[in-house]
Amino acid sequence: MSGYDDLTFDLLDVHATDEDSVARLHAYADTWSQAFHEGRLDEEKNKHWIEHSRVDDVTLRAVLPRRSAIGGTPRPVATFTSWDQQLNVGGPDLLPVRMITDVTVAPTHRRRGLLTRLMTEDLDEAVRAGVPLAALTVSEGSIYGRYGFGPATRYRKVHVDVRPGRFALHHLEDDGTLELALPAEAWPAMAQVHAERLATSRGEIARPAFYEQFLSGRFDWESGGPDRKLTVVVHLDVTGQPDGYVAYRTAWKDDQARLEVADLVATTHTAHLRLWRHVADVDLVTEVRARTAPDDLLDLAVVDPRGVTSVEVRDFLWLRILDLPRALEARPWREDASVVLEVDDALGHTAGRWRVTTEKGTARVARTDDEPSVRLPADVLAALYLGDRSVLTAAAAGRLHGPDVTTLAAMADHAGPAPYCSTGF
Ligand SMILES: CC(=O)SCCNC(=O)CCNC(=O)[C@H](O)C(C)(C)COP(=O)(O)OP(=O)(O)OC[C@H]1O[C@@H](n2cnc3c(N)ncnc32)[C@H](O)[C@@H]1OP(=O)(O)O
Repeated sequence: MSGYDDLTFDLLDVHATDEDSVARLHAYADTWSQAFHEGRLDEEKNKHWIEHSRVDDVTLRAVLPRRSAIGGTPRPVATFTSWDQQLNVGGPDLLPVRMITDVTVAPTHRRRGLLTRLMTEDLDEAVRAGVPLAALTVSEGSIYGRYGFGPATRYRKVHVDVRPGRFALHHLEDDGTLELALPAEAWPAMAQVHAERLATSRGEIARPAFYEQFLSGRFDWESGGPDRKLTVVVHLDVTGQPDGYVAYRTAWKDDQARLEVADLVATTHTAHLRLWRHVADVDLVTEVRARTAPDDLLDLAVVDPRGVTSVEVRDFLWLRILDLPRALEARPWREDASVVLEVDDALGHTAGRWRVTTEKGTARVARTDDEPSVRLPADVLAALYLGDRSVLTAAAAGRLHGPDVTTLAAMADHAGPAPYCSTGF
């Protein structure tokens, strides 16, 4: 057998409601869920997966065997889900981004190039649709660099000691108030706060529809039913407008109550710290666990920095640049200068030479035949894009070369706030 004669490459219609199509959607979901070692989905999970996938209007790329000796509903041997959303790249305008998830190939069909084919097709389609960036989060760090993706934001996991007398902030003056609310009733306020944060914070990405299911407490993927443990506290500014919230769960562990932050989003520093103080003050809780930005202001706000233990720092949002001029012109820049980048891009989208000229914080980018002054691969370009990593560090690591490395660093490094993405998908 050669090539893919035994397979068909299909697009499933997520909006189809006839019995046969819904059975195919269930089989698709089973394939990715089993690949992530979570078994087949039950009715409730299937229902909620289809519901949020329809809201996002996802594209479902399925690879199916042409023949089956066993019969029944055709079961995909590979899945690849994508849809388009918006990303804050640090400039005044959000950019469209192709979101990619549930990338799986069955163990019976691995290493035959199915991932490469599905990725190539989807990114080509994103380019045709005028989408300048693609994003994903990874199960393994070794898979996506070859397709031009680089880790562009990181998160940190912290364990915070909040035993009596252990947690204190240096300074917090707040005229706002906190309101405890039912998750379902707080959901509109949470969505509003996140939308404001998306508009102002580099690295934030618009939220997929499943966030409504999860933050409203309507459906908890872990327990497979309504979430009765989720607590939501909204911070209101002096005018009564929501400007932050925290969603959390508490549980007993070895005779001590632990609080796990599911989501903490704020649009002001005051709201951010007030919400932190709230979770630290919850009675009987001795430890708070949360994901934060690597440089969360909490570190400098607490009286005892050793009370905040970082237990993990990890890559989070991986990006891939598809339209280089549009992407680079949308991000902030620091010093005025000009360089010629030569990008090595196996998929071709950003390959070649580009003159990048910066002036007063913005860039003009055009193709050129001039000699390159900085050479770099597409995955490094993506890793540098939001400013999480510096040009000089990439050069020191041997990932970028050329006589104008220092000039590019002066143009690109520290050109905006550190990026952070609070949204998983
Ligand atoms: C965005 C997300 O959804 S992240 C989740 C990714 N999915 C998973 O982790 C689920 C379990 N794994 C799988 O389903 C599959 O192994 C996949 C999707 C990772 C790979 O699918 P395959 O069809 O086997 O990949 P494909 O044959 O196209 O391989 C392409 C290249 O990637 C390499 N590759 C594939 N998987 C891996 C891996 N896990 N680690 C390192 N390299 C890998 C292959 O060796 C090949 O390299 P080459 O081009 O140098 O020859």
